[in-house]
Amino acid sequence: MTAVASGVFSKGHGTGNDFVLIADPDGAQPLTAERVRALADRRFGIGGDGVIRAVRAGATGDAALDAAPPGTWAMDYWNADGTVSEMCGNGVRVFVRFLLESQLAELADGEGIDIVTRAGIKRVERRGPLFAADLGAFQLGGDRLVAADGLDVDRPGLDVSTGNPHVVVALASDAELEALELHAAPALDPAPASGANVEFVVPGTIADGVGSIRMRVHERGSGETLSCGTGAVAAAMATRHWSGDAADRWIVDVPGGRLEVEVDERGHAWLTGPAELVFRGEGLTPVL
Ligand SMILES: N[C@@H](CCC[C@H](N)C(=O)O)C(=O)O
Repeated sequence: MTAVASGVFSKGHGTGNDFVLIADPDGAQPLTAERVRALADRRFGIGGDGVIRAVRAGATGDAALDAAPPGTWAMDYWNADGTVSEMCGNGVRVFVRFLLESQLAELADGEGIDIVTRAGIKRVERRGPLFAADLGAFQLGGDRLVAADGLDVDRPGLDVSTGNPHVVVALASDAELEALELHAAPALDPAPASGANVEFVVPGTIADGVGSIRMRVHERGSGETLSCGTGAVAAAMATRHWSGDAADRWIVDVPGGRLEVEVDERGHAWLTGPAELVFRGEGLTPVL
């Protein structure tokens, strides 16, 4: 290392889906793929499934984010491999917690804030210790075949868009879910042009209008993660579809904890869950 630059960052997670967060209100520190990979590296960097920059719309350098009303906070989300994504459901809750703890925004219990993402503006509300994000309308698509290590035969997967692309595969049992090896990305046939996040789901029970599922996920650009918020919505909405729309509220258990998905009267999917900041630090290497 030559010149030592310093920069502050926070580390946070939502049900174990972890992120490096950087405040850059005026857009003075744009992210690059190389910088993101260095920050997200779990051995040579801070480590995370993704890197998130908090920047004001108008200063982001990204037309999709700068289209929001000036002053709106923009979530500039990058996967650990240095690719950008349209949206991150766990990330947007952690992002709001980060704004609050950094005194960049204020939110009383029950109040909400609009955050611009590459998938449009998302409303995030503070609900006691949890945060709820309106991820908007979701779209169910067609089928494609999914092959993964640990699966005996290829399975059909359903395309679901929650702003970013997902393919959801139903499994028969917890044993099948546990037997999966998700070190390598599942193979999709046909392969989607921009890749996809792949969720494997075991449907549970439906009682009193509430359904439950268990899920594991392989995220585009990050590998297997302990949770994926948009993936939880995709998995819940695929299972809801398979059940004949039997429930509008879904409990989603992921390896990193529990999320809740609810469809409102407008057909918007709300994602509710924790958003934790675990430390704040000062970087001593040029990447920060
Ligand atoms: N973990 C996120 C999704 C992050 C982006 C995803 N890997 C993609 O490329 O679309 C979530 O909580 O939604």
